[in-house]
Amino acid sequence: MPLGERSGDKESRYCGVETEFNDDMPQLLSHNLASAGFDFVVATLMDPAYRPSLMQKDSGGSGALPFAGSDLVLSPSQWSSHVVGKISSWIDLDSDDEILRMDSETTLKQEIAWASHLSLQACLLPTPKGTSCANYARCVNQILQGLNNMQLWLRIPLLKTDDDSMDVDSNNLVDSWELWNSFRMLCEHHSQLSIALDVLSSLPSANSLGRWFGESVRAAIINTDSFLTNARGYPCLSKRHQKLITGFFNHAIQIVISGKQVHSLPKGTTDLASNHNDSSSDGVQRHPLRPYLDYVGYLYQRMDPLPEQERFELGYRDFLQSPLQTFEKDAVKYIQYQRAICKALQDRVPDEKASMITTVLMVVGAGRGPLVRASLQAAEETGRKLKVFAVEKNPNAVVTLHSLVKIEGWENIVTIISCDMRHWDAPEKADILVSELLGSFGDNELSPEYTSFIQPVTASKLYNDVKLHKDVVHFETAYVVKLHNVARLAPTQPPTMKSNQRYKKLQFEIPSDTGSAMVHGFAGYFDATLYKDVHLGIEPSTATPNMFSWFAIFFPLRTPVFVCAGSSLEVHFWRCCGPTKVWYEWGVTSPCLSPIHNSNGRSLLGWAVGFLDSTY
Ligand SMILES: C[S@@+](CC[C@H](N)C(=O)[O-])C[C@H]1O[C@@H](n2cnc3c(N)ncnc32)[C@H](O)[C@@H]1O
Repeated sequence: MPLGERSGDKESRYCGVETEFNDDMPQLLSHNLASAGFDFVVATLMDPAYRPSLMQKDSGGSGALPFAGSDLVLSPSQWSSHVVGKISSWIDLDSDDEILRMDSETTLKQEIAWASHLSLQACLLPTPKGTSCANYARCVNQILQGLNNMQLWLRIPLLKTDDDSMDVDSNNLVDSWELWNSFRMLCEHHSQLSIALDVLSSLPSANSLGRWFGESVRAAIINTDSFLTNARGYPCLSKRHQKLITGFFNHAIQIVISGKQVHSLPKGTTDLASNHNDSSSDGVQRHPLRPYLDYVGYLYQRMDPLPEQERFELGYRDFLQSPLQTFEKDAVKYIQYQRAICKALQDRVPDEKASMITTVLMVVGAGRGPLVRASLQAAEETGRKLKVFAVEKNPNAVVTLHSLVKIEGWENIVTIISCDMRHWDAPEKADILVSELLGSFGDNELSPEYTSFIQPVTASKLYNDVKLHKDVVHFETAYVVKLHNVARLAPTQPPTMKSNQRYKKLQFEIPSDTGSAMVHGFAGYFDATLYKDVHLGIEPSTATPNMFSWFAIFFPLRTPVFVCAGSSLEVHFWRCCGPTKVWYEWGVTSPCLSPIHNSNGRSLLGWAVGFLDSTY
């Protein structure tokens, strides 16, 4: 039973339970799913006592491996929807003991092959032991090459001590993200290798936790030891843990409860979030972990429903799109324009002369007319007289403009000019110029009034989606993305300059309490001053609320760059111009050198900035 659907949210949340070895799979499922309410079990697939090296000695048996039950005991859909395979936790592929190492490799491969045969959706790989994981990663990487679409969740404790002086060789992990990072780099960022985070009773700093939201975390395992006890004797979590779990829900990360019941609940009382009693009506003993599941369900249910705009944008999250769309339904955008035009009209014409002076206003790039409408509404609101030129180069939009002017009866005020503004010989000068030629990074059409911003991000999903294309062109293309599964690693910085040709070198400091991080690319935003204090923008710290016309832009890196805690990242952005096109080039120069991306605009896929004579 899923924890529940959030109103309007398409994704439902699932909660699993990590179980002990049990060779009666049907009983395991009925105990944990049907009677306790978990959605899936994380179950050991093979008898933990099994060691291949011992088997060979007493061979002569049936040859069948000691798997937990035959594949026939559950239906294929039960296996695939309700069981995550837990790979034997004793395996240690980097042990000095050769027999253990060999046994580990054989067992890992046998268990994964069995899990694939069962069509499981995921297997949980044990945490690498010690600090070296090269042989484990080599073996997993081999497996990944031939895997069906099963995910491998590498179990990583959520651990980062702030004491940098700690001795790394003493087997005390300083930052478990580094362990994950080594493993996934050895496996070449394989998209089927993801993370199951072991949430412990103490949590690292908020900045450091933030990093994980840019990685491919599929599950969070919470041990019952990490729960506190509330005044009524029920399990609950600290405020910081609650916030973290809410963050996991928001990123579709599944929760797994693990461990033993450590809270002895008061007898005869009802549960915190549900009304069932300690034992069900037929006298069957209730599941010892049920109060923990109820608490997680309660955290989920009490989340605020997503705002309407977020719901609308759900389907766009973390999908690479090509730019160029105009959302005429974005009321906020046009309200900002109208406010700016009102202010400009009032500044130009004092109240006492309002009926005598006519202001000439030009909408350059009028599209289907919403800015013409906003201009006329501003004139009405302020009581100013207006003469409007609506300039538009797209002949199809011009047809709409003509109908609009006729329907609205604007013939005496609005003149439609069907041409490219760059070639238009205007009959008079404009007092107010209105344009909306903005893209996510500010300058689809080289509009002058914006500021662009960039910041380095961890974005493993986006990186893997770009990589799928297996070519350089896609790594040298900028994408419009509703960023969600990303970690923003440093505050944004503006690369502003005056001419069409631009160049800026930027230095980003990665805060030391964040820990080291992987940079998969750069998020780009814009902010535009429409008039005086009226602005429009998507830069996260100043973004215009409730505006949905623009998502961020994402500039990928061909090879992700590792940046150490407390060190800096140096990046260069160029906007280059040729006779017929304008494009971006970008490259990292510290802590390592990346190639310069998109040299000569060779990878211009429709836009990046674009062709000077583009029409849409
Ligand atoms: C982002 S759309 C905005 C449309 C409209 N103002 C709105 O808010 O819905 C930009 C418009 O500018 C037009 N445009 C772009 N470059 C132009 C140019 N050089 N001359 C005239 N129109 C241009 C495009 O055809 C498009 O209709």
